[in-house]
Amino acid sequence: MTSDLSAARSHETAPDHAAWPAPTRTGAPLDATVAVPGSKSLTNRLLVLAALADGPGVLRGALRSRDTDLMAAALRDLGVGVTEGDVPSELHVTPGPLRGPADIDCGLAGTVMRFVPAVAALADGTVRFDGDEGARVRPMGPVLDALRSLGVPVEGQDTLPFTITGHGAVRGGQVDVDASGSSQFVSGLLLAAARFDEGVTLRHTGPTLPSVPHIDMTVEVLREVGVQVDDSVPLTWTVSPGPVAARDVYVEPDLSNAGPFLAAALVVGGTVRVPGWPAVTTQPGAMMAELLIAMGGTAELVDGVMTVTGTGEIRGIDVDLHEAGELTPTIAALAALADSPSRLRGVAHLRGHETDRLAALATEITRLGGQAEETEDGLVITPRPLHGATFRTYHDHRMATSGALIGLRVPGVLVEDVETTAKTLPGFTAMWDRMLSATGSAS
Ligand SMILES: O=C(O)C1=C[C@@H](OP(=O)(O)O)[C@@H](O)[C@H](O)C1
Ligand SMILES: C=C(OP(=O)(O)O)C(=O)O
Repeated sequence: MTSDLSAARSHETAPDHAAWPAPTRTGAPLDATVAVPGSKSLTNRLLVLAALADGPGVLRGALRSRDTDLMAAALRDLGVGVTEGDVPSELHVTPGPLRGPADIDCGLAGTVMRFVPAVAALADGTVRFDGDEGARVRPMGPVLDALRSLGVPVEGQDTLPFTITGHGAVRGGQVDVDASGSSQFVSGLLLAAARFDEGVTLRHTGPTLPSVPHIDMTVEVLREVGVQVDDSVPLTWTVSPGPVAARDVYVEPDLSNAGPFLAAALVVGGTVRVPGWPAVTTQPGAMMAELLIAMGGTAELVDGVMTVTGTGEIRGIDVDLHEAGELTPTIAALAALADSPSRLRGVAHLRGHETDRLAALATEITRLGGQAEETEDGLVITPRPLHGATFRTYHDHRMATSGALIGLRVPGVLVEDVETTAKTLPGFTAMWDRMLSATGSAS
C-alpha cells in the first residue's frame, strides 16, 4: 500500500456527520422476520449483461441503492435505456449503441469502477471515470493494464480518475491479471468479454485470489445468458465471443446485507428469520449461516426461510474469510462481543475496500474499549468490556452496520454517518428498528 493511500484513508479524521444513537436491546429476545432487498452483486452484474444483450430485458427484485443506481446511471450515460417498471425494484433495460462522450460517476462502488470500464471500451467515444475521494485510492491498475493489453486506449494511472477512448470494438485475446487485490478485476473483464472480437482468456497470476464465489457468480450469470465460459483450467477463464441473450430475471436477496440482522440474534438472543433465501447460490453471504453456527447460534433453512437463533452468548472464532471478505465487518463486531478471542484471516485485500477495513475495525473496536489488532492478513480480536463512544464509519456501509450490531449490547454507541448504509441498503435504520420492535410477524 502506498503512503498516499494511507493518508487518504486516515483513521483519525474527525467525524463530519451527525451520529445515530444505535439502539441497545436488553430484555426480551428477538423474534423478527426481516425481508432484505436484492443482491448488490447480482443486480450490478445483471444490469451489465442486460446492457450488452441482444434485446430488451427486465430485472425483478433488483436492489435500489447508491451502488446500483450509479451502475444504472453509468449504463444510461453510455446509451443504454434503464427505466423503472411498476415498482422501483423492477428495472427495464434496453440496449443501444454504446457511445461516448460520457462521464461516469463510480461513487465508492467497486462494481461500477471495475465492471464498467470493459463496457466503455466497447463504446464509440471518450469515457471519463471518477468517483468519491475514497474511491480514488481503491486499486484499479490490473483492470486498466489488462484493457491496454487487449488493445484499448486508456489514459490514467492505477486509480480513478481515468479515461477510456473506445472505438466501438475491442480485439480481446489472452491476458494475465494479478487479482490478489480484488476478484472484481476478473469479473469486470469477463462480464463484457463475449462482446470482444476474440473473447478473452484471462489467467490470474497473483499469490492469492479473494472472493472466488463472486467469480463463480460471474461465470454463472454469463452462462445463464448463453455465453460460453470455460473455467476448467485452474485460475484461468475463457469467455468465447458470442451474443448475450436478453432475459427477464429475478434477483436473489442480498445475503451479505442479511448478515447483521441474523447476527443480531446472537447478540441479543432470540430468533431472526430472512425469507427468500436461495437453496443454492453463489453469494458468499450464504456462508453467514455456518459462521453463526460456529459462533454459538443455530441456523436452519426451511422452505426458503433462513432462521437463526442465539442465546446472547457468542463464541470466538478462528476463520479464513478470503472467500467472503465482505462478511468480515459483521463477524468482527460479533467477535468483539464474544466470550473468547477470535482470529480473522485471509482478508488482507480488505485494505482496498470502501475504506481500509482492517484499520477501521481495529481502530473503532479499540475506541469502544475493545482489543483488536491488525495482522498481515486480518484481525485478532480479544473481547474486553466495551463502553459507548462515537463509532466512525469512513463512508463504509458495513462499518455502520457493525456499529449498530455492537450497539445492541453496548449502551451509548453513536454510529457516525449511518446514512452511508445507502450504498447497498437504504432505509437500514428503519429496518433495524422494525426488527427490534417485531413480535414474530414480518418486519
Ligand atoms: O464482485 C462483487 O460483486 C464483489 C466482490 C468482492 O470484492 P473483492 O474481491 O474486492 O473483495 C466483494 O467484497 C464485493 O463486496 C462485491
Ligand atoms: C467491498 C464491498 O463493496 P464494493 O462492491 O464497493 O467493492 C462491500 O460491499 O463489502
